[in-house]
Amino acid sequence: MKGPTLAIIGGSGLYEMGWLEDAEEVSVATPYGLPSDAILRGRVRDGDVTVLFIPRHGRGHRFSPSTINYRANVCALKMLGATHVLSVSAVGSLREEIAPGSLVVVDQFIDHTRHRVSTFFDEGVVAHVGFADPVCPILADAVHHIATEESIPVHRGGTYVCIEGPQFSTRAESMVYRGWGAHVIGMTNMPEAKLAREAELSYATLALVTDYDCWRADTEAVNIDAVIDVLNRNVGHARNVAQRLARKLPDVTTSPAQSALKRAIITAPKLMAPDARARLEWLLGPQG
Ligand SMILES: CSC[C@H]1O[C@H](OP(=O)(O)O)[C@H](O)[C@@H]1O
Ligand SMILES: Nc1ncnc2[nH]cnc12
Repeated sequence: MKGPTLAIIGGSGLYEMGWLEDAEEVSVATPYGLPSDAILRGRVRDGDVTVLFIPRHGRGHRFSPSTINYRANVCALKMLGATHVLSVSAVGSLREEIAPGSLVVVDQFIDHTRHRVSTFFDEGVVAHVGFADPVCPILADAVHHIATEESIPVHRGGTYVCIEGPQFSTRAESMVYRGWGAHVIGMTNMPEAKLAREAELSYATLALVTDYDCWRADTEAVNIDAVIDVLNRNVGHARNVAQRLARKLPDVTTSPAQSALKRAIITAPKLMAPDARARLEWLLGPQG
C-alpha cells in the first residue's frame, strides 16, 4: 500500500501553493473528462508525504462554481493516490461573531445547489454512502489545531450552505440561510465533499471568511472587489496551515470516510451494468 498523500484543492485566490518542492505537473484524463487543470505533485520540505495541488477554478479562474468538473477533480486526485483532501474555500459569514479575515473549519454542509452531478453512482451501479458527518473529524481537528498554534483567528465547526451561484444571494435568501442555522455561505463545497466521501477520501474544509454576505443592515453587501481584497490579505494563512499539515499529516486510517463504500453498494454484482462497472474501476478495482 502506498503512503499517505495530501491533496489540496485551492479555491478562489489560491492558484499555487508556493512551497511545493520537486514539483511536477501531472495531466490526468478521467472517465468523467478533464479536471480543472494539471495537478501539481510534489512534497513539503521536512515531510515525507506526497502533496497534490489542484486549483478548483483552474489557473486564471476559468471555471464558474457550476461548471467545475467536480467528478473529474476528485477522481484525478484519487487516481494519483490521495488519501486526505484539504479544501480551501472563500466564504461569506452569516454570523456576527464570524468576522471577515477569520477562518472556519466547517463540520456540516447544506446542499442548496441545483445543476450539478453529485455522485459517481448515477447509473448501472447504485451506492448510498453515509454522509451524516461529512467532514473527517481527525483531519479537521488537525487543521484547527495548526491554525490555533499559528494564532490565526479560527472557529472550529460551523455549517456551510452551498448555493448554486454564480450570483451572490439576495437579502431575503441570506436571512433564510441564517434561519436554517448556517454559519457560512459559499458556492463550491457541494458536490465536492459528497464525491470525496464516495471516493473514500478524508475531507476537511478550511474556509476563509471574506465578507458578511448581505444580511447585515449596516454593512455594504458583498461584492467581488471586497472579496478579492480580503482574500489577498489572508490567503497566506491557508498556505501556512496547508504546509504545516503536510509536515504532520494525521493518520486517518480509522476515519469512517476511508471505508465509506464498505456497506454502501446495493446493486447485485452480477447485475451491474458492465460499462458503468468498468467506468468505476479506478475506485472499485477490476471486476472480480
Ligand atoms: C470569488 S467569490 C465567489 C467564489 O469564491 C468561492 O469559491 P471557492 O470555494 O473556490 O473559494 C465561492 O464559493 C465562489 O465560487
Ligand atoms: N457571500 C458569499 N456568498 C457566496 N460565496 C461566497 N464566497 C465568498 N463570499 C461569498
